[in-house]
Amino acid sequence: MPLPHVLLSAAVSLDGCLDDAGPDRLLLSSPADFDRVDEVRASVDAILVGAGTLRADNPRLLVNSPERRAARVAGGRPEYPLKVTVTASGDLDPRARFWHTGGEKVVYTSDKGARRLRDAGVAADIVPLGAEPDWRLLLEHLHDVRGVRRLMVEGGGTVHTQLLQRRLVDEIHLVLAPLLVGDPRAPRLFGPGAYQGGRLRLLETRAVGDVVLMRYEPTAPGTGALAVPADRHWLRLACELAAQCPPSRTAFSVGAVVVAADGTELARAHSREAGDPVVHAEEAALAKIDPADPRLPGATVYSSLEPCTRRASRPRPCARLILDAGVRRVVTAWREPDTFVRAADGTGLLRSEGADVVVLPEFEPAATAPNRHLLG
Ligand SMILES: NC(=O)C1=CN([C@@H]2O[C@H](COP(=O)(O)OP(=O)(O)OC[C@H]3O[C@@H](n4cnc5c(N)ncnc54)[C@H](OP(=O)(O)O)[C@@H]3O)[C@@H](O)[C@H]2O)C=CC1
Ligand SMILES: Nc1c(N[C@@H]2O[C@H](COP(=O)(O)O)[C@@H](O)[C@H]2O)[nH]c(=O)[nH]c1=O
Repeated sequence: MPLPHVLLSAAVSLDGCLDDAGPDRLLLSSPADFDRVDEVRASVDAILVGAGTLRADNPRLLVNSPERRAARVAGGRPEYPLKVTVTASGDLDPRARFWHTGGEKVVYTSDKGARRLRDAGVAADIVPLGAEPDWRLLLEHLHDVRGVRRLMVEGGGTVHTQLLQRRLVDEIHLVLAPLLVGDPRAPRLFGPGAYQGGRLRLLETRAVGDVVLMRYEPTAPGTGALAVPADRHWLRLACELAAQCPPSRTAFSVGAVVVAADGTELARAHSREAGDPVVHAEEAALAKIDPADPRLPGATVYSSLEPCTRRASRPRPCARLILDAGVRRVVTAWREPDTFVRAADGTGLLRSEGADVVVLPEFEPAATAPNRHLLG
């Protein structure tokens, strides 16, 4: 199920606080950074905040620049992004500025919360999602029903923590502000719980006035049959590697990456690399890893083409090499066509021996591009 691109945006103090414990909202961003936030808001389809932020800050969540609003309209988009909030309790003030400024609003809630919001006369599309709203369902609804492709999440800490722990985040925009709060009651950005194990990927650092913007993306593969944003990053890389293969009229160009459960890249390779005219991408990548590496059973293999099941040039096909290496998760873009082998079914073989195979067809164009001359 496709989900929107989820961008978490937050500003924190040097001691990691989102706010102080006082009644007024703490301004952590510099004026230049608030303008940068406005630019990001103007670029998205929807902005989401949790009910805690609505109660604490009474925000408007507008695109403030008239030029940016005009550019949205000129581009055929609504003047303002859709405003989204989430509440289990339904305990939201119908007079809050959120409901009475900007464009359309939607509130995701529980069945009980929906009754309460309707009784209060809240001016928004009220969408009940069962007893305890589930984030994946909510994102699917935004994508499928509201057409949201890019979602900016502007807090607070509870919402940011849940989305990151559930592996639903594509990108984090974190601003570090040069001030210290020092109050143990002040809210923190990320709470305790289970996050991905390893390091996130740093995409950018930028000084904006006196604050520093850091952009990160998660790196850890998903588990089982569900794809997470990091899976798409690694499969995109496998497709880029496929484009680096020496051309051939008798074999596919394929790229592969092996990634540990904590997001550490273990190996990458492409077909026919290092002067071997027949080596396959998955085979070459696995050959770079110590077979006793304890990270292999938890690893994911990303391959632009599904792993092969029959080979003339080697005793073991790639699907078998993957299973023998102990890997139990494969993400691929493209099922093997009948070009060289009829009814190859690497996915079937892998699944029959207990591996999860995730096919992400949105990457098929990138995976097939270096092979177009073979496809007739
Ligand atoms: N510096 C910054 O960049 C930012 C700072 N902030 C600060 O953060 C603080 C607010 O953070 P916080 O209190 O954590 O609040 P949040 O904005 O994260 O909202 C939490 C609330 O959202 C609702 N909610 C969360 N998850 C779900 C779910 N799965 N299903 C249904 N409802 C859900 C619940 O509402 P309910 O209780 O109604 O059921 C919950 O209490 C404020 O002090 C604010 O100023 C906020 C944004 C940005
Ligand atoms: N304090 C703080 C942020 N707070 C966020 O901005 C929201 C209010 O926006 P507005 O309605 O436009 O005033 C607020 O509810 C919260 O989501 N954001 C930041 O980038 N930097 C900051 O320092």
